[in-house]
Parts: sequence; C-alpha cells; structure tokens
Amino acid sequence: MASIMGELTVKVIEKWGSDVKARRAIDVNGEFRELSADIIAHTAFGSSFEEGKAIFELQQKQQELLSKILSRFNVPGSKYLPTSENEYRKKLKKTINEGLSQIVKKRIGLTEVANGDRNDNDLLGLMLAANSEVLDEREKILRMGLDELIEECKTFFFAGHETTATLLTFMFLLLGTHLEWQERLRDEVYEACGKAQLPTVDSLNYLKLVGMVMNETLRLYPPAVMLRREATTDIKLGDTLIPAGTVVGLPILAWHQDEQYWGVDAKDFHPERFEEGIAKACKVPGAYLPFSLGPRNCIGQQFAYIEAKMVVATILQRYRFRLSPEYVHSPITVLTLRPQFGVPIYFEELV
Ligand code: HEM
Repeated sequence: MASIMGELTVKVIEKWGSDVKARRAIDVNGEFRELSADIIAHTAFGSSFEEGKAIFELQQKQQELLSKILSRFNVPGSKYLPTSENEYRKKLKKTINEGLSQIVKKRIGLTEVANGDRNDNDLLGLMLAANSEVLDEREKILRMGLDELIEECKTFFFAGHETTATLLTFMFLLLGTHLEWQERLRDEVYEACGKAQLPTVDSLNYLKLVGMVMNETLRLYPPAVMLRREATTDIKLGDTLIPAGTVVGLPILAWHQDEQYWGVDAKDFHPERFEEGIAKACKVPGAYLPFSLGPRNCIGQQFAYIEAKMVVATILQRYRFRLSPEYVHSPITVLTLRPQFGVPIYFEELV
C-alpha cells in the first residue's frame, strides 16, 4: 500500500515539471485532492481503480451539493419536491450505487471463478474476504449484504479523501512560510529515507519532526472543524442537563486554539509542543481530537499518517518550496476545511 502511495506521488511530481521549470506557481490544494483520490481509489479497489475513481468523482459532486443544501435554510420536506436539484441528487445517488454494485459484483465473480486473478490486498478484497468467513452463528448475523458493502466503500472515500488532502495542503502552506522548519524536515528525510529512493514504511517511522509538524497542522487546521453527537439518554454535564435526543456540537477548531489548553501561543505554529507526544502537548489531552475520540473515532488515522508522511517525504527529497505572495488566507468549510482560493506554491528542483 505504501509503495503505491509513493509511486502515485512521483507521478504527480513528474506532471509538475514544466510549471516548475517555467517558475509558475502550482495550487497544491487541487493537486493533493486529486492525489488523495487516486491513492484511495487504488487502495480501495486495486485493479478496478479507474472505475472506482470515476464513481468517487460523482461522490465529490454529491458532497458539494450536500454542503450547499446544508448551508441554506430548508423547508421541512422540501427534499421530496420534484425540483431539478432534487432530481439531480437522486440521479447521482443511483449512478453511484449502480457503479459500485458493478465493481463489487465483478469482484465477487472473480473470487468465485478465478482465484488467481484477483487482488485481495485492496480494501474491497479484504472486506469480501472477511465477509465470506462464517465462523459461527454470531458472525453469520454480522455478514454484510451488497448494500452495506457499497455504503462502506462510499464512507471510505468520503472520510479518507478530502481530509488527507486538507492536511497535506495546510502542511505545505505552513512549511512554505516557515522555511527553517522545511529545512529541518528535509534533513530528517535525507537521513531516514535517503535522497532519491522512495521512502519505505520502516523509514517513515523515523520521521519524528515530520510527525510533529503534522500534528501541529491538524491542530491549527483540523479537517473536521466540528463534530456532532446525539444524546441517546438524559445526561448531566456539570450543572447542565442535556435531554435525550439533543444534538450537541463539538467545536474542535475552537478547542484546538484555546489559550487555556495550549498557552498564550495557541494560535501560533509551534510544532515543538508535540516533541514529547500528544499527551504532553496540551494541558487537557482530550482537547486535541483531529481524529475524534471514543468508539467512533477515525479508523483511517494510521493510513492518513502513512500517506501524509510518504507524500511530504517524497516531495521534500526533490523540491524546495515557498508560498506564493498571491496566496489569500481564507479557510472555509465545505463539509471539511479547505482554502477558499487554493494554496499557490513555487517549487524549485533540488539538484
Ligand atoms: C487527516 C486525515 C483524516 C482526518 C483528520 C480524519 C478525521 C476523522 C474524524 C474526526 C472522524 C469521526 C467523525 C465523527 O465522529 O463524526 C473520522 C471517521 C472516519 N474516518 Fe477519518 N480522518 C482522516 C483520514 C481518514 C482516512 C485516510 C480514512 C480511510 C482510509 C478514514 C476513514 C474514516 C472512517 C471509515 C470513519 C468512520 C468511522 C466510524 O464511524 O466508525 N479517515 N475521521
């Protein structure tokens, strides 16, 4: 999986060649969104990645539409009216489900007829393998149907694509303005991974400074700025009663930048705070939750760490970079956080 991440990153870098030579700025937000979509399509669907990516692109349209709907006042029941927007929404959903259903059915067919011709190491293969093992009565009940498998594929793309792209984008914004940190990270990458060869998962484990900058980026720019939880029973929090059925918003971004938890430099880029790990960085460790906490926390956290380290290390090996003066700072939330006007970066090839 990690080698695919590295190979896809190199492909993207090669595509930048003419812009770099002509000293044109590159919007890394667009590039990282495409790269993370490619990575998740390959790791989720293996050899069927092209079909998977086409479906993911439709899912992206669905996300943008949902964000638009959520940001305006909606009359209850209006989603059932035969408006052109509602028709488009339904059509998108149908096309996505049919496309994914075909990929899954094709793979089930391959699994049954030609064992040697399938790739079980991708996410879909692993899900199908786990799904076909019926060990006892309890597991039989847990088996997923086609609809559930399709929903899982959609969740993985939705949850694992924009989020990692946001992390990478803001990391480049910060490293493109804190050039001394960029140099420190590059030295670390050279030492752990060498100057030219693709980093391995083992070598990524030695990238402590890269990990600190990643944690600090997720603190300042958490891709999920707000989480919601519904109280299933009446709950007392201090003196406040939260009645069952109440939806409570958890303001992650506000907690991540609160001086009472982080100190007076709460709004500044200061990766050293993570030198001794996450638990020691904050006065209240539960106030740092870019991946949420508890039983529904992020299942893809390690995947995201490996992906981000691989992309950053591969680029640092080859390029020095700085933020373009054209950059306009205006982060917005379109379900996840993103820079409204992109992040233009000038790259310079290292010889
Ligand atoms: C920097 C990258 C990422 C961030 C910041 C992030 C953040 C989160 C957060 C905050 C949640 C909890 C949502 C909630 O409770 O409402 C979540 C859930 C989830 N994430 Fe991630 N995520 C990232 C990358 C990924 C990746 C790469 C994958 C998949 C490969 C992934 C898969 C999931 C899934 C499947 C869930 C739902 C878990 C459940 O409901 O049980 N995430 N993520």
